[in-house]
Amino acid sequence: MGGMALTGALAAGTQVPPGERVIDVRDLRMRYGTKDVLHGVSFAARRGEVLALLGPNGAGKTTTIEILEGFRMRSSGEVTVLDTDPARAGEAWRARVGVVLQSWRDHGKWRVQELLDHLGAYYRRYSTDLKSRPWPVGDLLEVVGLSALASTRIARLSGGQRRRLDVAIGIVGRPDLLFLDEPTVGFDPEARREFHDLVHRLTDVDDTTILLTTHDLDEAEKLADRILILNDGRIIADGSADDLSRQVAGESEIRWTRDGQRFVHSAANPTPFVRELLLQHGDAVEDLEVRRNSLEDTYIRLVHDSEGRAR
Ligand SMILES: Nc1ncnc2c1ncn2[C@@H]1O[C@H](COP(=O)(O)OP(=O)(O)OP(=O)(O)O)[C@@H](O)[C@H]1O
Repeated sequence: MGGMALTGALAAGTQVPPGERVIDVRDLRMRYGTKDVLHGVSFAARRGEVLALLGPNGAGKTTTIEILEGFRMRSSGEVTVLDTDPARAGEAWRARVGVVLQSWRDHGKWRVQELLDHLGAYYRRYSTDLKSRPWPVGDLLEVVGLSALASTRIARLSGGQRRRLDVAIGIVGRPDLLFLDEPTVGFDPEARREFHDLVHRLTDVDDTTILLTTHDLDEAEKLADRILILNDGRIIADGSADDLSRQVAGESEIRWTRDGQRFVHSAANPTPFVRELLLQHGDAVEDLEVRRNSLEDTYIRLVHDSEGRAR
């Protein structure tokens, strides 16, 4: 491993100065019965940052998020979210934290705008001079792309439309921190792109800090300022997609065609290879493509390497 590996409590959130930490997790441990599922997780997030938490099934992502949301008691470790321990936080804290839960199926008879008006009213008392709460429902519908469905009954929404409503419910109180657990599952490509735009708008306009989990690495790469990879209850990588890609000794893939034939070659440093290729074959080289490690390649390598070390 190179010097980039930031694992364990020593490197906890080294990039984020203490005063700016919206999330600060140190040596978090969780045990269910006799089974340890988090083995000393440490990380931090700063205001306005989008963090993607990645990891294989069962890695401990949902457990981590539920602890940060205050829905689950940890076994040990220090957790501070918006300057408060979520295990002891009250209503005022909760009003500043947005959670996108999976579909509000129990409210099928409600109309979209009606439900948002109803839920939004709760947040009014938590308005501050800097932030009026809730979001005006008209603006909110606009932002999540549900304006045309404002008076539709929830039971009539498609799967993707419901997910957008879930997101609207999660942000109606204009949270300072938003948790998104696999937010775009079931979205069509257009809805997904609109959702990505929405996330960017939230961080631009409201400086909202966002922690999301996803299995969609393309989504993580598009949205996240920083990526955390959790494997078997441990953080095995923490950095931007570029940082992570540099962390694995990557090979680039060079593809081209010549005389109608496809060629593929891997090289750690593609420049001399491509220079030589063009010197030899000149204009006969067509459709030349050089592809660096994708986040998916990097992710698979990092998870695989960490499992190799654990064994
Ligand atoms: N209430 C519980 N009681 C006992 N074990 C649990 C409980 N909840 C989760 N686990 C176990 O803890 C481990 C981590 O689960 P968790 O749901 O946090 O993983 P995850 O990374 O969110 O997975 P996925 O990607 O599949 O959603 C798993 O081995 C799971 O079986």
